[in-house]
Order: sequence, then C-alpha cells, then structure tokens
Amino acid sequence: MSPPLVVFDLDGTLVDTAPDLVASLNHVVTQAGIQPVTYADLTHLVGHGARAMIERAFALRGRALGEEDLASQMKAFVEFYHGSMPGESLPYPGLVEALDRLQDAGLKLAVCTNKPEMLAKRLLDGLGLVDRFAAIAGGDTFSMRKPHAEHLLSTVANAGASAERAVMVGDSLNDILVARNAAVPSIAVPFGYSDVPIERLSPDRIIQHFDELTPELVKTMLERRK
Ligand SMILES: O=C(O)COP(=O)(O)O
Ligand SMILES: [Mg+2]
Repeated sequence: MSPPLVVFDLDGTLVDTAPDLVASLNHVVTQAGIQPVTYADLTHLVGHGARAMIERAFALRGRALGEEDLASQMKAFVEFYHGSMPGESLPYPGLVEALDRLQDAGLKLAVCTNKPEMLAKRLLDGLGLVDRFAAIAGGDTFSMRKPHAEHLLSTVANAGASAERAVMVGDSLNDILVARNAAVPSIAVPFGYSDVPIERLSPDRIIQHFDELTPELVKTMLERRK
C-alpha cells in the first residue's frame, strides 16, 4: 500500500505570503496610478492565480485591463515578486514541526497551489522547504487548475501516491472544492485568506493550528472514507 500523502495549498496555508503579495501588487498598481490595495483586499484577490489577482486588483479600482496590459502588468508583478523572495513571507506557526511529524511517520507531502509553479518553487526554496515535497504543482503546471479535480489528481500522481490515500489541506474555497471534486478528504485552516468563514465551506475537518495536524489525524480521515 502506498504511504499516505498530505497535499497542501500554499498561499494562506503553508506560508503567510500576505506582506509580499501586497507589496508586489502595489508595486504594479501604484505605477499605473491606482490606489494601493490593502491586506483586507487579499481575501478577494488571492487563490485564483497571479493573473486573476492582478486583474482583480485593477478591477477593484474600476480599471479593466485588456489582454496586452494584463500581460505586461503580470510580467512586472512576477519580476518584482520573484526578485524579492522570500521577502517577509513566513511559514505559519507550527508548520515545520508538523511536516517533521508527518515525514517521521512515513507520510509523503505535496503542494497543489494556483500560484505559478516557478514562483511556488522559488518561494519554498527560499524558505528551505522545497525538498520536503514529493511534488509541487502550480496553477500553470497542468491544463486544469483548482477547483478542477485534475489539478489535485495529477499532483497526487506526480508525488507517486494514490488519491485513495491522500488528504488536502487548504485555506479557501478552491481547496475544499478541489478536494470534493477529486473525492479526497479536506482539512481547512482558519488563518488564511478565505473571503468567507471556512465553516461555511463544509470541509471534512477544521484545525485551528498546525499542532493539530498529526499522522493520527490523517490516518483517521483516510480510515473513515472507506
Ligand atoms: O492565487 C494564487 O496565486 C495562489 O493561491 P493558493 O496558493 O492559495 O492556491
Ligand atoms: Mg490559499
């Protein structure tokens, strides 16, 4: 039997990327003469990939971007964000200890994020976490992304695991939906960037802190789905 696999979302789940996302977004929007975005705006902006984030940030201030403008703003954003990584972004409290615990018990780990793969890998590398994961799939790794089941199922396959032995941990709607679409149990964390209280998304389990993420919890959730 293949070892259990714990698949994590990135922004708002593994890492608090808010300070650098806000700074990088504001680097592009202020250059375009638009009012800066705030931390409070992030719950509406993050979770659907970098392109959608930029489009939404401009739309917040009533500015629609054509394809060409969007592409050049995206390029400026990626350059700035990539160049400043890992910046002030930090893993959430207890995360590293939780990863240790899971790995020590023989569980495998993976990342399924809508962030572009190159940015996800660079960020995790900057934080010394990249080698922890058997697979890291971004929003542009496959032709489908969260909430499409294929994003999670292909991440699981790339990690050499089986969907029957996987759980998904995330902070917002697309994470809970992708898990449901792929028939994988979901664990939600309340400290990320969801625009609605996560209870409303009906995850299979909510943990308040990574201290609660144990091999036993994962195994219990996998048992229950049989
Ligand atoms: O919107 C993004 O860029 C990524 O968000 P995610 O890591 O929460 O999927
Ligand atoms: Mg997230």
